[in-house]
This record gives sequence, C-alpha cells and structure tokens, in this order.
Amino acid sequence: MTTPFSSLEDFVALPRLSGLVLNREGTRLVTSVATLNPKKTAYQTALWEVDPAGGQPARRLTRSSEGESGAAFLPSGDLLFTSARPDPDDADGEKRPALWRLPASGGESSLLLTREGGVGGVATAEAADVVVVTGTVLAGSANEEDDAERRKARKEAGVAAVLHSGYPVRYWDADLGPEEPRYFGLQDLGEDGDRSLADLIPSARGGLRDAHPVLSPDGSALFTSLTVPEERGSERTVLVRVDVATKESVVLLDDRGNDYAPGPVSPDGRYLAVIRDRRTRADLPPRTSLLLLPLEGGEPSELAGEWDRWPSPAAWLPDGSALVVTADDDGSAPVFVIDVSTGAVRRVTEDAAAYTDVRVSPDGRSAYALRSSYLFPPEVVRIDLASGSTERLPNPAERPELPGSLERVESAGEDGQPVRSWLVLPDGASAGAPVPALLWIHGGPIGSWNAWTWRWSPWIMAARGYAVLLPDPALSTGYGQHMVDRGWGQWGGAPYTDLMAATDGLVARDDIDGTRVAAMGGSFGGYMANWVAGHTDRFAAIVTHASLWALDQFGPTTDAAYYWEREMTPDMMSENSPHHHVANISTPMLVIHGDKDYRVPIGEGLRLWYELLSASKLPADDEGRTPHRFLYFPDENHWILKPQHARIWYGVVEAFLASHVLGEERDLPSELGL
Ligand SMILES: CC(=O)N[C@@H](C)C(=O)N[C@@H](C)C(=O)N[C@@H](C)C(=O)O
Repeated sequence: MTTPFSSLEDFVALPRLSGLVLNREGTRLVTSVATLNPKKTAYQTALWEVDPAGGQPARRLTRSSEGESGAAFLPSGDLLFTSARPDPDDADGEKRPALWRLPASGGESSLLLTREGGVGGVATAEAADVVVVTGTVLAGSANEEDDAERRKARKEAGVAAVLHSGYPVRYWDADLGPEEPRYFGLQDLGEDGDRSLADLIPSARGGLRDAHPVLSPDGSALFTSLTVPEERGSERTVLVRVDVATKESVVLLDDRGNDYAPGPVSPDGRYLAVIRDRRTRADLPPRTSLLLLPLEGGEPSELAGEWDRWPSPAAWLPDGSALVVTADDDGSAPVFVIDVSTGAVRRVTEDAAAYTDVRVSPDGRSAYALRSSYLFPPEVVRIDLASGSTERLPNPAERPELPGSLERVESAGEDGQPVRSWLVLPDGASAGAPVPALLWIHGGPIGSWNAWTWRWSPWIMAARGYAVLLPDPALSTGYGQHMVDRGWGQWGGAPYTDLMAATDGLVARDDIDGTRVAAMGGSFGGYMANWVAGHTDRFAAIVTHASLWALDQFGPTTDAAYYWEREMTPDMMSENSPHHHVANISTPMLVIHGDKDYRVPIGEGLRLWYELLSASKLPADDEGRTPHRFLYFPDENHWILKPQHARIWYGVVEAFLASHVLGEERDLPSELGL
C-alpha cells in the first residue's frame, strides 16, 4: 500500500482545501486549494471550480505564483478574489494584495482595485452589486492619498516603531499598529468606474481586528462586530450596523456581560442571526448562544436556548423558515437545521464528520459544504437537506490512503462522566502484536478533536507504528455545558483526571503496549503536557509545544491578558501552574516553541527549558548533557507554518519518541546541521 503519511515530503505536499462559495443560481462552487511552491518552502493557493451537480471534474480557475484567495461571487456570476499577482499595467510596481475580477463569461481576470494598504478580504451582497473590501490604513491617515504618503515616508525612513496608548499591542503573530483594519465600500464596479473608496467605519480604531463584514441581501446594510476598549486593559465586542450608502452606524447590541458577532441576514432582510458569547468570570464559564435580532426594531430572542450545544449559524433556508447551523457534537460537527418559529432542532448529517462553509442552494433542497474527519481532509460535498444523505462531489484532490484505522472509544472520568476519544490504530495492531501509543491533548482548551488537522496528523505517527489517542476531556465542546463547567478554572483538576482515565482505558487494551506510551500537546495541550509531567511518571516521554508553563507570567504577557484574567483568580493560577511542580519531573521532555508566538509568548518556552535543566529530576549534568531537548523556531509563531519546518517538527518528534518510547535511535533531519 502507498500512503503519503510514510514520507514527510509526500505529506506536506498533499493539497489542502479551504473556503467554499456558491453563485446566486447555485450552479458554480469555488474553493481554494493550497499546494507547495516549486521550492517547497511555502504554500500557494489557487481557486478551483467544483460542479454542484457532480457531473464534471473539478477545474483550476486561477494560476499565479502569488496565489489567489478570498473568492466571492457578484450577482452577475463574476468572481472576485484577492491576489498579489503583478498588475499587467504596472509590471515594476510593488506586489501587494489587490482585488481582481474573473468574468462569468470566461476570459482573463482583470484588476479591479489596488491600494497602498492592500486588500485583505472581500464581501459581496447576494442580490446587489455592492462590494465591501477589508484593508488597513495608518492610524493618522486622512484619506487614501495621505495613507500612501505616510506609508512611503515610514518605509523610506526604515521606521518600524509603534507608539501605543491602548491594549492589546500584539495579536497571535501580528504586531498591531499603526495600521488599523477598515471596511471600504466600493462604489462603482463598471469597466471604467470610479474606484473611490468609502471608509465605512472611520472611527473603528483597532476594533475590526477580528471581525468579518456581513452584508444584507440587498447590500444596503453591513453588520459587524466591533471591539471596543474598556478600563484596565479590557475590551468587549459589540454588534454594529452600518448604512452602506450614508455610512451612518448604529450599535445594535452592547452590554458588559456578552460579546456579539453577526451571523447571516434572513432572505427578507428582517432578521439577523447573532452569536452571543457570555463573558466569563472565575465562577462563570463560557456559554455560546444563538439570537435572532429583528432589524425593524424589538428585542433579540434566543433561538433553541434549550439545546445543550453551541451553534454556529451558517445560512438561512431561502424561505426564511429555518437557520442552517453547525455545532460540535460528540467528536464531530454535523449540520443541523433550526426552525425559527419553534426553535426545534433537527440533525441533518449523520456521519461522524465536521462541516464548515455551509452554502444553501437557491431551491433550499441542498447544501454544499467542506467536510472533514480524522479519516479524510476537507472535501466538497453536497448534502440533501431533507434526508441528510451526502455525496462527495468530484474534488480537486483525492482522499489520501491511510495507514491504519479509526475507532471511537470511551472511559469514565472520576465523577463518572463519559470521556470520549478517537483512537487511531496503525495497520497490524493486534493482541498478538501490541503497539506503542501516544496520548495527544488538544488546545483551546475550549475545543474538540473533531476535524482533520494538518498541524498534528495522527496518521504520520500511525505510519511509524504508533496508536494515537485523541481524547476530549473536561472543557471540550460537543458534550454539553456541564462538560465545560466541570473543568472551568481548574485545569489541573477534571481535565487532567479525564485524560488519565482515557489513558487507563488505552493501556488496558490488548492491542496497545502499555509500557511504551508518551504524551504530547500543543498550546493549552502543551500546558496540560507540562502538568502531566509534574504529576505522573507513567509516560516514557513528553512533547510540549507552544506551552503555558508559569501562569502568573503567561497571564500578563500573552496578547489577550484580560481573557485569561477572567478565568482564574491569582490563587487559582498559582494552584494550576505547572512550574510549581518542576522538581517532580522525571520524564524526558521535548520542548518546542516559535519565537513569533504572541499567544503563548516565547518566555514560557525559555523558562520551561531553563527550569527543566536546572530544577527537574533530570537536570543537565556537569558536562551539560540532558535527555530533554528544545526545538526552537526563530521565525515561526503559535503554529509551524512553513512546510520545511513542519517536516523538521515531525522528524524531531519522531526521533525523540523513538529514542525514549521504542529505545531506538533515529537520524535527525540533516537540515538541523547537527
Ligand atoms: C483568547 C485566547 O487565548 N483564546 C484561546 C482559544 C487560545 O488562544 N488558547 C491557546 C492557548 C490555545 O490553546 N490555542 C489552541 C487553539 C491551539 O491549538 O493553538
């Protein structure tokens, strides 16, 4: 059997689909496909068309070394997208993301809009030629010309400094300021049209950093979340409507107990679906709910409030009778339909898969979506909304061959709570040939192992003979509010004991060799790997990626300090901080961290490394030797994004595990230069 998971080169070269848009008539689907560039040092994306009827093979629509993304259809069927490909009329110009149009009638793409601050994304109205693009401006700019001049002056002077008066100053891997994101209404799309841009929320400051514009079907109104500062470095997210013609903006929902974000507008323009996220406190866990906001006036009402899941609204049925949503549910994320008059919830898709980017056909009978699971990466499917049956459409890529099988397993937590996991088993695992195993701990911690991920592929390890357990412990989504509540603010409690219960179930299996088991986790999963290291010696090795180590230090230095301050009091942080238990650590640890990680800053990795060498039970000896290792990426962030670095990541992890779990030595990737 040939599986791409045996070779890291083949694995990083697998095509990766993301995003899906449907034209107004429901006759064209477009998705984005990322593939390796010729040097194999970056991914480049191209747009592909998929036939909704399933009759035609997928075909590539765009081709440039700079790639294309952000596809959006105009009502005419023309396709808009963003790309930093060269402007044919300005071959020497600087490459920056611009807005392009591919005509429905065929032919070449043409450049629609270029601006000094680039074009980040595009939103179109369903039934009107209204386009809103996102892009940045320098905070002090008066207009586009002024912005261009200020950028030029800053660049020519070689100045990167930013003067802040507010919070935050960084976000994930981006330094914030003096650029601020804005929404621009594009006035005239005709061939020779005036491309003047209307800054729709000029007072937004940094508040659109994490926002997406949603347009009403007739294009008259734009809805967005807007993050507004609060006292003491905190912030909240309010819901805003902007009149696209007059630029008049109105705050629709704003209170200190919740954050709000817009979902889709009903086909008749009368209701807005709204996502409400409860603001947390140390004694109040998160809760996500769905609201219907009447746009002609009146109070919002909660939809399906009795349903013990956290819905994410995707689309309305064309007759406005129901909302199509997805929600995490027992290790998957199916499609559901919620009747808006009764709140009744009906599960549509029955398979154990995760659905995203759901688009509904104009007749309301079908939906199209990206679907993935641990058995296959994202692929385009058609869903029959009445029966729930799904059909995989002819896709830009085939499913990769897997080197093993997948099972759903369950253990009981200390309080009797079922703890559910996916278990990846390598080919050949049996009672007669038990295999070594890995416990993988997910991040968040509010999340679930329920969809394919390119970052942590269990099949890479299965191809090397390991079973991989993917448990959803306390704080995971898809198991009801109680599952979140029982872990809130006490990470070293139920989340840890649930993971140990799942591990007990794993090692009790006769196809698993319980003497050869390691634990691994990233981000919050790395926090937990560190906690595991200080509380048990049952694992042969531990891999901790982008991990939280000293919570008193992490809290104020992460990019969103207020978020963490709302979960734990200083006493709770101290009680749950792994660094207090360094003296108990007797397991070899592989620490991995990227220097540009602003979510879990590098200080966590540096301090963990030093304290492992100086204070664990396996300190560096008098010649500096230690079983611990530190894999440091100076130019990566919270994730390892460059394909060559992903290969190194898997290669070093594999060698470390082979040494400590299997007792075998492996060559390290030669590019490490060791
Ligand atoms: C504001 C905030 O911190 N949100 C959390 C979702 C978060 O970023 N948590 C990280 C520590 C984390 O665990 N991230 C996960 C999603 C990951 O796998 O990287």
